Amino acid sequence: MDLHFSLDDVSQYTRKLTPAHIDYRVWPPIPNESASWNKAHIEDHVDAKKHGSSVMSTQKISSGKVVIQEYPQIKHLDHSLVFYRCSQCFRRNADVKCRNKNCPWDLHYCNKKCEARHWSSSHRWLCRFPELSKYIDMTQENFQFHTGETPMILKSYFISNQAKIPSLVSNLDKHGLSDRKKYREKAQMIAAVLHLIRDNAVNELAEIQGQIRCNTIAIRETNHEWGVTEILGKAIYLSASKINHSCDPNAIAYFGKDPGHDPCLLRVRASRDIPPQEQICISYAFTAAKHEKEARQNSLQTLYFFHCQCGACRMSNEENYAAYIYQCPNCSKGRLAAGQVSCRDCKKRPDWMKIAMIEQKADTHVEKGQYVAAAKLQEIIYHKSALQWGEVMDKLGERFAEREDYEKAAKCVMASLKAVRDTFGATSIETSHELKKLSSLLFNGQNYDKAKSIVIEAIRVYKALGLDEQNGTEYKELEKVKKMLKNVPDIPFTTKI
Ligand SMILES: C[S@@+](CC[C@H](N)C(=O)[O-])C[C@H]1O[C@@H](n2cnc3c(N)ncnc32)[C@H](O)[C@@H]1O
Repeated sequence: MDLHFSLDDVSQYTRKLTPAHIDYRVWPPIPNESASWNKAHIEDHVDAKKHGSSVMSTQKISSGKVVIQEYPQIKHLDHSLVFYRCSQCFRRNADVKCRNKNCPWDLHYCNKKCEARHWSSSHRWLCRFPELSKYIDMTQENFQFHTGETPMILKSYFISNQAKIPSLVSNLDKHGLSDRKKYREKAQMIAAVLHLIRDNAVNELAEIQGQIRCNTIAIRETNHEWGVTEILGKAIYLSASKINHSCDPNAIAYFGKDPGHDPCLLRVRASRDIPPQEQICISYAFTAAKHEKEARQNSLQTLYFFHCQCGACRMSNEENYAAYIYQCPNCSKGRLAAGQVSCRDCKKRPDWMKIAMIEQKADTHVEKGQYVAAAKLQEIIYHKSALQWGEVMDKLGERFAEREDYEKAAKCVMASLKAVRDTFGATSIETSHELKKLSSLLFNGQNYDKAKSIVIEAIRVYKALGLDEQNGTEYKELEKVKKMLKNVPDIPFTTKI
């Protein structure tokens, strides 16, 4: 739907507004106690290479340790959830309504305390503008997701004392012309409805939309029983927003699931050991090992308006170990990156035409779900650490598991575990998934000895990454398997994996 708006549309509302409707002081100053850093701090740079501000470690941070936990300064529950979730804390079972019986926003809360907090922090003011709520659904889905709905813009505008949000980048000059036009149209609409007569109001409201787009984090919740992740809403975390992106990150951001958890509490954990004075980075979208440099850079440019200059992107393919996915067809020892002129081990030239043909055939088999045929071809060209090989092995493992052939399934998942571990590291989310899968296959296949060591390793990785809190249900399953394995008598085991 088009966002087109004309001032005539809102004149009926502006007529009835007077300054008495508008009390800008309703918003409290931005709280700065909502974030707590651990062994890390924000550094402001003018140095372009460091991409503006960044977050640096002050001491060694061990893998799995929390670097920051932060509550959002600005948040907004997704419009589709207003009947089921509390608009203040985003928890379920919200049956208390807004004190204003005619509230145009149809908001619900889990209790009166949440209602009161939401009311005093922003809603008592927004509640007076039914005309703004009607613009929520007028945005295009995509556009709406990135910019946030009108309340998100308004909360940002007023919380920051009617200018841009302090110290957050907007990269506005890099947003496309049509996007900038939409920001202005929306800014004009808001300024007209609210009767904002300050000269700069439209510019500021447009800039804020750029800031929201570059800094908003989607608050997610995973239902482990159903295996689905739901986006609850959007939020801005003023401190965590200072963490830059890397395609080869050393930290991960997540929303905790500890008992009585606050769904909006963001945590960032080290995903590997970080030495002092190293920049802490998360991945906004892509992981180097999984996507080609060009694809990553294009997406980051389109979604977040910057040209990625992280370590992985600055490396050429020749330097990027993860790009060495092929196995030399001449000596079967050397690892090759696509198009590499000669093998470093045997010095011979690989036949890239032939490799490309085999790869294309293998891809066709993968598309058709013919994984055995794909694996036979991939085995000729790929190194056993290549993710492409690992993914096909994983699919084959699934097929064997469906047929309850756990021995073969485990063998395949062992192969995919190797590829994933070599690519993403021994302590990574990806490796944790493979370990979890493998432990149940080994258990089901009664390979108890091997299952024991894999379960212990899985528990280590889960704990190191904080997945014991985040994926509580999965973690409990691992603990349960470990307990059961303790009680298994030493059964002589014959199958070798
Ligand atoms: C969420 S902010 C991160 C903090 C930001 N550096 C600052 O000064 O506030 C995201 C912005 O930082 C910059 N940035 C983050 N990671 C980057 C990277 N890998 N390469 C280049 N610029 C990056 C981009 O301008 C991006 O839009």
